[in-house]
Amino acid sequence: MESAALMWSVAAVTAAVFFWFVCIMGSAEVKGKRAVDLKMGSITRDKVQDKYKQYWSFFRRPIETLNSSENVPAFVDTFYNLVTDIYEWGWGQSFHFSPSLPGRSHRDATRIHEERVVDLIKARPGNRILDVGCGVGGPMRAIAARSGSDVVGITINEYQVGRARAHNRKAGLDGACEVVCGNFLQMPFGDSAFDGAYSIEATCHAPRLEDVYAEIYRVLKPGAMYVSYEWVTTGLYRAGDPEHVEAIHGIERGDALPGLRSQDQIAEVARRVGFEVIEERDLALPPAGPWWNRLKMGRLAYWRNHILVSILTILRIAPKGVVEVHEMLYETARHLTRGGEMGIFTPMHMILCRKPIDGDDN
Ligand SMILES: C=C(CC[C@@H](C)[C@H]1CC[C@H]2C3=CC[C@H]4[C@H](C)[C@@H](O)CC[C@]4(C)[C@H]3CC[C@]12C)C(C)C
Ligand SMILES: C[S@@+](CC[C@H](N)C(=O)[O-])C[C@H]1O[C@@H](n2cnc3c(N)ncnc32)[C@H](O)[C@@H]1O
Repeated sequence: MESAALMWSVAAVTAAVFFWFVCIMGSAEVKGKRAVDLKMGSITRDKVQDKYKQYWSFFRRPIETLNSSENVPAFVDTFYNLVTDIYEWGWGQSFHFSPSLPGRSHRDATRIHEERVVDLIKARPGNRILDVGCGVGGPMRAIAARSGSDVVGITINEYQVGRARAHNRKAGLDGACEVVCGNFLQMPFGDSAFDGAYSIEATCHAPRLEDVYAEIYRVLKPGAMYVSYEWVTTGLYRAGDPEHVEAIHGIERGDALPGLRSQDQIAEVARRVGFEVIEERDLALPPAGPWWNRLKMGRLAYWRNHILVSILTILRIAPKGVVEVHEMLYETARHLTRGGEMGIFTPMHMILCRKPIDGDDN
């Protein structure tokens, strides 16, 4: 009798710990998702593993296919179906890095990095601002709330559109924030439709930066400002150093990038499509604290998350394939950290541009 009671107590404690582990202890700072809710975007459960294999097969294709504008958006869409829920669960609603700020939380650092956009593009109440590659809308909500502007976000991924709209409603910002599903290489907006625009760690997915910058230029009003936080290799990157190459290839493969650009190419492209370049700066440079700290400090969390997704897959709560996607992200985090530590990569090369007014001498 006593041993039965003991067994029941052990079972009850185990169940309570498991419940706490899965349902309560969400790892996201702004919990958008719990582990038990992990889906894989709009991919049906039985197709997740196939889609994951399809994602990897893209990198085995010849380089010309990899860089073609026709194939990349579909490949990026597949990637975001696979990772969006894991990002939300493990990172929050803003899919980007920020300089770490001494004494401040990651959440504060993220918001401050987003709100910097408001000052840079001079977003004002009543303005119509475009968010190019908006994810599930973390930045859009911060920017709309801070500036009083109306923000329109565009993303290639239908699943993200649904998530972003749901978050907007929950935050009471659905009147100020609108989300459109579409390709930023051919945007469904008229010429001169926006008073300002920004892109946060999104245009790195474009096979040719000219194409997306030219589209942004087209939809901006003359005199309007555009700021972008770009993923680039820095001047310290050496194509002949195997350690450098391994980190950069690792970043490209784990983040659906057709090929990273170098820091010195960005302003040149902006000028080529007609922009006046106002300022260009790597926001990761000192005094900014290392953006990769947040990835490093999470080693224990990764281990916990790995066990969690494995258990949820065995219990068939999460679809098969989630463990592989999670492992891919773990590897990616390692490469991003190495890229940051070696100083050969930055995810926050800031470029501030202005569309000239006719008659400006530019
Ligand atoms: C801008 C892009 C995405 C940048 C980051 C938001 C994501 C890059 C790598 C991601 C992650 C890596 C490790 C994951 C971890 C193994 C898991 O347990 C929890 C989620 C991670 C921390 C995940 C979160 C998002 C990233 C940091 C690219 C795509 C252009
Ligand atoms: C890393 S996420 C960043 C999201 C958001 N800016 C943030 O910081 O939270 C990149 C975003 O770019 C979008 N994207 C990539 N290629 C795109 C394309 N061709 N057209 C539209 N959106 C695209 C993705 O769907 C995703 O929403």
